[in-house]
Amino acid sequence: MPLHGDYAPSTSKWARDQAETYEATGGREANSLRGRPVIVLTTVGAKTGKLRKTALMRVEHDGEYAVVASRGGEPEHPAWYFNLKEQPLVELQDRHGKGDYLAREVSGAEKELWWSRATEVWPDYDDYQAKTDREIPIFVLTPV
Ligand SMILES: C[C@H](OP(=O)(O)OC[C@@H](O)[C@@H](O)[C@@H](O)Cn1c2nc(=O)[nH]c(=O)c-2cc2ccc(O)cc21)C(=O)N[C@@H](CCC(=O)N[C@@H](CCC(=O)O)C(=O)O)C(=O)O
Repeated sequence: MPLHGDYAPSTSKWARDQAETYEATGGREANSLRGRPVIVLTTVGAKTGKLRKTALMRVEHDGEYAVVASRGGEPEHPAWYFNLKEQPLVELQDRHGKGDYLAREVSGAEKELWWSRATEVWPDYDDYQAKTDREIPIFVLTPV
């Protein structure tokens, strides 16, 4: 069931432009970063209730996706992390496909497995984690 609410653009122009172009072109444009695939995640704002659209690296395995709340290794979680904690029902667009998913934060061996999948797509995640004391969270998204 699609999410309802008014869209509120990200305050990051880079990410806003990528997410909006991706969605507007059905994933034909703005679908990669340095040649690696990108998805667009739609979450419900934990404070505003607005729909937030966030470009993230595409980490997929057997129909499930992982999203990595790295924010480049900044000390604070990205805002979308708090959105997922508040409302785990999300929409994910992968190229022209869009679906509803339930997000859950993973830990332990399951997190290690998905971390290895994520760093295969985007090795920089290891650099981000090395740069901060914050443990970078991973959510696994399962189709609903
Ligand atoms: C810039 C900021 O966005 P953010 O949610 O903190 O996310 C920061 C980044 O993660 C985000 O810009 C990502 O798109 C950056 N990014 C990646 N970021 C990642 O963390 N991981 C990735 O794998 C990743 C890949 C990626 C690929 C392409 C690209 O263009 C960007 C990529 C933002 O938009 N802030 C808003 C608030 C957004 C929000 O969701 N607010 C909530 C409240 C949230 C709360 O409770 O604090 C609400 O509306 O209620 C604002 O300042 O008004």
